[in-house]
Amino acid sequence: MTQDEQKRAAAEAAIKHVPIGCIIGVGTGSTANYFIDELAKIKHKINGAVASSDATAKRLKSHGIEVIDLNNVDDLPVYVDGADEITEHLHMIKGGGGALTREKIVAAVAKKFICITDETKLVNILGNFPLPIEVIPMARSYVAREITLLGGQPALRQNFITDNGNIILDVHNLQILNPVELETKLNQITGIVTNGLFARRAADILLLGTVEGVKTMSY
Ligand SMILES: O=C(CO)[C@H](O)[C@H](O)COP(=O)(O)O
Repeated sequence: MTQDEQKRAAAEAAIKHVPIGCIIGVGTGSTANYFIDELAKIKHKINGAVASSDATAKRLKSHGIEVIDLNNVDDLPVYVDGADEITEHLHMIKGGGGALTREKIVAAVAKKFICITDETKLVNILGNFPLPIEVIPMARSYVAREITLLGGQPALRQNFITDNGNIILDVHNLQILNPVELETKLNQITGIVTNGLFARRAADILLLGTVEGVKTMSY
């Protein structure tokens, strides 16, 4: 299977994890878009979706799926989303599409995070993919200096403003041996809104599209 076929297969496999009658959390990116396309086929069996970005909300609406405000939801059984990198411990780097803040919020609320990816995203150590960090614009230079002290090389994502009106620094040259520790350190830096390490709240299940088919991993 091609990378795209692997993404689609993983998205199709995720449908089995959607409880009947639930409100479902939906991520952002090309793999999440395949999931939305599959979700549309069973939209009569769900009671709407919480979107992790404006782009996802638009795609859900285009399929006639009701988009629900997270503030009106006190039970979110499942969140389905992709990743830029994921390890066997289901720790992730996310934010390649710039939606990391709302993704992390919806993931925090959801009881179960189901990650859907192709096999190129499975890595031994996180960090080959530059770590996205959402930053309040006035804090850009200060945060960049602090990240440099941690050994990273931050680069401003050009011509990109998040749904929340902030900027993104993509941090290169990090070898992330302890994702939970680094995520906690980054959370302490004033001016950082969200970092793209999803380790304190990792995925619960990985549906991995591979050339042999979809593998299910949990940790
Ligand atoms: O975190 C994300 C967006 O902020 C995406 O889930 C991540 O970038 C993976 O995207 P794709 O499914 O297109 O590979």
